[in-house]
Amino acid sequence: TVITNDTSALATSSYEYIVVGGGTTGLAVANRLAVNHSVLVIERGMDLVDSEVVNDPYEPFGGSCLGGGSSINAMMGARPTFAGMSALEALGNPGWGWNDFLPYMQKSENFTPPTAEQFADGANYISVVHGFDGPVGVSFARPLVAPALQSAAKSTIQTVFDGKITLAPEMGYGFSGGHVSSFYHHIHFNETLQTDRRSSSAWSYLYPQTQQREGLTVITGHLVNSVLTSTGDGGNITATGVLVQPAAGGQTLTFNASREVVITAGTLYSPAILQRSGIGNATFLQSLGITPVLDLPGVGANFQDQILLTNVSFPLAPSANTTNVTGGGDVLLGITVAHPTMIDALGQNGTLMMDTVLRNTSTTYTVSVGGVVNSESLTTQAAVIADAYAIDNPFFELFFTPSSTVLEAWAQSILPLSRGTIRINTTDPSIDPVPDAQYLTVDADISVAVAAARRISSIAVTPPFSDLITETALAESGVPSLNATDEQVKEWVLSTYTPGIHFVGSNSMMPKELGGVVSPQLLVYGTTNLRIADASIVPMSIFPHTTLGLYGVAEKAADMILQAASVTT
Ligand SMILES: Cc1cc2nc3c(=O)[nH]c(=O)nc-3n(C[C@H](O)[C@H](O)[C@H](O)COP(=O)(O)OP(=O)(O)OC[C@H]3O[C@@H](n4cnc5c(N)ncnc54)[C@H](O)[C@@H]3O)c2cc1C
Repeated sequence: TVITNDTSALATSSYEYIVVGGGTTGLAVANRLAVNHSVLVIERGMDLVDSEVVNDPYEPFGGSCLGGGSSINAMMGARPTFAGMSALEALGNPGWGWNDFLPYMQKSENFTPPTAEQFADGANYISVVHGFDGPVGVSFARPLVAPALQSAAKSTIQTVFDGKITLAPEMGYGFSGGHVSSFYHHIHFNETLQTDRRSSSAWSYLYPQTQQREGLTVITGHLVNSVLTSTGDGGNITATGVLVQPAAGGQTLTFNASREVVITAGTLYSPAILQRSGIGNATFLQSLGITPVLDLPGVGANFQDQILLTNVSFPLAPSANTTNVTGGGDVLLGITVAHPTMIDALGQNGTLMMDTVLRNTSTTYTVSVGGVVNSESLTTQAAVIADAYAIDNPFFELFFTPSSTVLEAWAQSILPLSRGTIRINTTDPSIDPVPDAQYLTVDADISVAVAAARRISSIAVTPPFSDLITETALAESGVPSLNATDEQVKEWVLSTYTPGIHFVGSNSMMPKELGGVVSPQLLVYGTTNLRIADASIVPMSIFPHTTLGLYGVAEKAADMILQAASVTT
């Protein structure tokens, strides 16, 4: 594998495949294609292979580099659920149900079962759903972080949900609503250093000796401006290459692709590249002086993100100040995770209430916000989301993280219905597109957040969790009290929520008439060889945390691309 930011050193400017973006999904796709083909990856960030800050899972890093999100994220390992994948398939994506998708998640994974010590501290797993030969290391923190806190949180969750939530070995086996368990992460234990390391896409699919590919060239520090296309007789568009410029500025270059261009620049940047290439809402493109090549109004629409209720800090009781509770210096986010279902959270009234709220999501919303291309898109998504909740899809997620003086409780929505847009406002590729997620603009999303907030209040006053924090912790945290009205809880939610940073949907895989951008084969509608294989294709937030599911998307994409190649050769 060649990794360079010096384009003058390259032997050729023509490759069979060009992969746009060397992030989480891009490096995985490129690795698989390069086994038998010449592949060029173009990444705007730098190669930070030796950066201790990137590689150390306990150090936050905010830059952009090879590995993309997987090099900077919190490494919380979660998978979609059976119900979530069923919803994805029901939206019009045959071949994307749980049973079809699981083998691709397994292919990417190298799972390390818990050690005897971790097992004794509460870690567990179900062997048959994991992969053990893939490149991405997934494991529990060694030693398990804050076992006393984990145990207290698990017990309290079961009490707070009246025993309806049960202790599960793990969350990654598909039927995951209604359970609490310890969380694993995208980390691996380094025997030489005797410490955990981040399992980024770069450290999984690019750097290791076993993953070297003769056909693979990776250019760093360069931006893809746009995809070059030609129009065939029937009006179909064929991608022929990409227009590139150094991220630091400089001369524009052209690279040619003889087979396919695969876009993996992420939810924020992939729609921007399409828009600069003349693919998107034609009226919008013309307003920026771009000549439309393909009128696809879904590009940059259906953009969504989960919300987090964070900044919930409960001061630690003096008696609880031990590393078993605080995790010492080594704190990974999400050490215990609970996924209540709608029924767990709201009781039998929940079905009726959420069905009514979800299935009656107002069409005026569509018109006023413009996040979806038509009202049918929103109502169809709401219907499959309601069905997913009715099976056992998690309604929200609760997780806990310790520090030396406080315990933090976090809540995250999972399947939001609010939809927004991402659009460029200039043709200059060095200027970021403008994201507008329209957080909490649909009533159903507020109902989920209010239900989650109420459970955080209950947890704070229920032993054994409450024994670990001070008696006044709930009041000090600012979280609404147990007898707060729905309106008061809603006000708190709206004033304290933060983005979940699990952006998806801006080039959704769904039928074109609903605003879809790619087909179930991940081909951009109206093109013969332009695919998208990153988080932007995920039409609903079916991955509670995105990364492990996205590796499945990348593996499945590579498989489909290689199958298409075998037909044409
Ligand atoms: C702070 C943070 C914490 C997170 N925590 C978690 C977590 O704990 N667990 C979890 O599962 N997920 C987490 N996520 C989400 C997860 O990391 C992302 O959803 C995932 O990495 C997205 O993968 P992707 O391949 O779609 O995009 P990315 O990994 O972002 O890859 C896109 C790549 O394309 C490059 N690029 C963009 N534009 C261009 C261009 N024009 N030309 C060339 N290259 C370009 C980017 O630099 C980037 O490297 C977190 C994200 C963040 C930001």
